[in-house]
Amino acid sequence: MKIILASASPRRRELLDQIGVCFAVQPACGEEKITSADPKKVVEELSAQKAAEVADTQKEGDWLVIGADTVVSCKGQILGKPGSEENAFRMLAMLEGNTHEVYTGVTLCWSCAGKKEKLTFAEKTEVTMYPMTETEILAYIRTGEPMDKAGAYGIQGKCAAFIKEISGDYNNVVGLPVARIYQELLQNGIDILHVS
Ligand SMILES: Cc1cn([C@H]2C[C@H](O)[C@@H](COP(=O)(O)OP(=O)(O)OP(=O)(O)O)O2)c(=O)[nH]c1=O
Repeated sequence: MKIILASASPRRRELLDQIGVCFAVQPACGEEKITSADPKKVVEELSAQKAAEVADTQKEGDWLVIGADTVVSCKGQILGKPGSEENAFRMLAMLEGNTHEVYTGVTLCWSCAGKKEKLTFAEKTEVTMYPMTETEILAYIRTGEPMDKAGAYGIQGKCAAFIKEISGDYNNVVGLPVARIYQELLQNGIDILHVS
């Protein structure tokens, strides 16, 4: 079975690599539109769009496409990538000293012996940050780390200095809940660690 990660995210690639999966990368390029106020729904829908776009280009044989999307949810607001340093500041000012949720939606589309299947789910992780001063926020933004990340921070990077507590799957925050993906596929008869 050919496994395809429908993502341009280097973090997602690293995580799938880390657990020993052999896969190809084919990023989806469709526009990401947030159409709901419910973060779980948003990431499920966006992951489904990404996976469907890449699944539609698959031809013969057995294949599995993995699409994912991550957002941060804080005080009723959904935070995606900041898009500007001003927005990054606003996001970090909202997150510092508080607890927020990180949602990653995953859609798995596969074709096995001519039969096509699809599965979508969202994994939630709670993250609590220590308070940050304005100077600390500005210095963190200057590292350039926030710009390509949901909620304007990377738990795996320099922002680790401000992470107080986490409840749930760490890898889910980084962008791909690999354990849940493995378990969900196993339940459907697919072992991505030992595919033939
Ligand atoms: C909260 C958080 C997010 N992120 C990243 C994971 C995702 O790559 C990114 C959220 O953007 P996404 O739109 O989910 O993904 P992407 O555009 O990077 O990649 P693609 O759509 O091609 O799959 O934020 C971190 O790396 N660390 C963190 O702590």
